[in-house]
Amino acid sequence: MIKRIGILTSGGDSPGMNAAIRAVTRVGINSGLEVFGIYNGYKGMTEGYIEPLTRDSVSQISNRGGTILGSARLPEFKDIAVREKAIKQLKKRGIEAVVVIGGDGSYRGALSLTEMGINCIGLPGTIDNDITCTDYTIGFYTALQTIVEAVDKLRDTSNSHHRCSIIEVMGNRCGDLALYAGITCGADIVITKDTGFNEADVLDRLRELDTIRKKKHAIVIISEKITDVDEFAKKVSLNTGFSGRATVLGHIQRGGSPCPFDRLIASQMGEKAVDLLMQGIGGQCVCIRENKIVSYPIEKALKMPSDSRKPLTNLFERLI
Ligand SMILES: Nc1ncnc2c1ncn2[C@@H]1O[C@H](COP(=O)(O)OP(=O)(O)O)[C@@H](O)[C@H]1O
Ligand SMILES: O=P(O)(O)OC[C@H]1O[C@](O)(COP(=O)(O)O)[C@@H](O)[C@@H]1O
Ligand SMILES: [Mg+2]
Repeated sequence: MIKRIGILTSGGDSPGMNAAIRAVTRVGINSGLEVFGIYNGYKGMTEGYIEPLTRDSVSQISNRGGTILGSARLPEFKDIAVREKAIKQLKKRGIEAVVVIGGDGSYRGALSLTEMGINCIGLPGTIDNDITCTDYTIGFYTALQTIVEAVDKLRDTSNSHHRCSIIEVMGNRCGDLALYAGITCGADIVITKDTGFNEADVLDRLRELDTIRKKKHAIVIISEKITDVDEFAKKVSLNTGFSGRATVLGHIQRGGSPCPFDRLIASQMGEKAVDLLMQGIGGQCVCIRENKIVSYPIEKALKMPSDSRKPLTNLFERLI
C-alpha cells in the first residue's frame, strides 16, 4: 500500500480548488497517508518546492477562491527530461502518487507521469467546463454566478440608456459559460463557437429588437476569442438604434468564494481520487456524470465527444 501522496494545482486557477486540496489532504490523512503539497503546479514539482500538508494547514480554505498551493503553466513539462527531473524530486521524498487538479493540459502531464511510474489522478479544476467526460468542472458554477451578477447589473444601466450591452465571457474554446449565462440572465443573443458569428445577422437581429420588439435595451453574451467586442460595439452604435457598449469580464470570473456546489463536488472528487490511489490505480480522471462521481482513463476521457448542447440552445431560443 502507498504511504505518501502529493497534490498540485495546475493551469488556470478555479474557485473550489481549495476545497479539493482540503478533501484530498483530510481524507488522505484519515486513511493513514502522508500528504504533500506541491507548489506552483509542475513547475514546483520540477524545482522541488514540496512541503508536507497537515489537517491544520488546510483548515479555513474551503470558502476561499484561488489555490493555496499556487498554480503555474510550464510548457517544458512536455519534455521527458523535465519530467524525469520532477520524478527525482518526488522519489527523494518518497512520494509515490499524485493528485493533479487542473484542465486538459494538466491531465496530459498526469498521464505522462503515470506512464513513467508515478500514479496520478486528475480532478477537473477549470471555470471553462471544457472537460468533456464530466458534466461539470470545479469552478464552473461559481464563475457562472459571477457572470450572472455582472450581467444583472449591466442590464440596469443598459435599460436606462437604450443601450446594447455586449458582454464577453471566458471559456477558452467552450461556449458553456456564455450559453448557461444566456439562459439564466435572459440575454437576447448568445454567440459561441457552436453558434458561429455572422456579424450582419446579429446587427439585423438587434435592429429587429429595437424597431419591431421595441426593446429598451439588448443583452448580447459572447464567448472570448470570437471577435473584438469593442469594435463590434462601435458597429452596433453605427448600424442599429441601440448605443453599443462592450464589457470584457476577464479574470473577475476566475475569483471569489466558491459556491456550495463547487465545494461539494470538489470534496467528493477529492475523496474519490484518494480512494483510487489507495487501490493502486493511476492514469484516471474523476468526473461527475448524472450526479454520480465516477472515473475514466485519462486517455479515453480526453477523446470523449462533448454532450450535445442542442437542448440548451433550443431552450435559449424558446425563452426569447
Ligand atoms: N502534452 C503534455 N505533456 C505534459 N505536460 C503537459 C502537456 N500539456 C500540458 N502540460 C502541462 O500542464 C500545464 C497546464 O496546462 P494548460 O493547458 O495550460 O492548462 P489546463 O490544465 O488548465 O488546461 C502546462 O503548463 C504543462 O506544464
Ligand atoms: O489566465 P490567463 O493565462 O490569461 O488565461 C486565460 C484563460 O484561462 C481560463 O480562464 C481558464 O483556462 P484553463 O482552466 O484551461 O487554464 C480561460 O477561460 C481563459 O481563456
Ligand atoms: Mg485547458
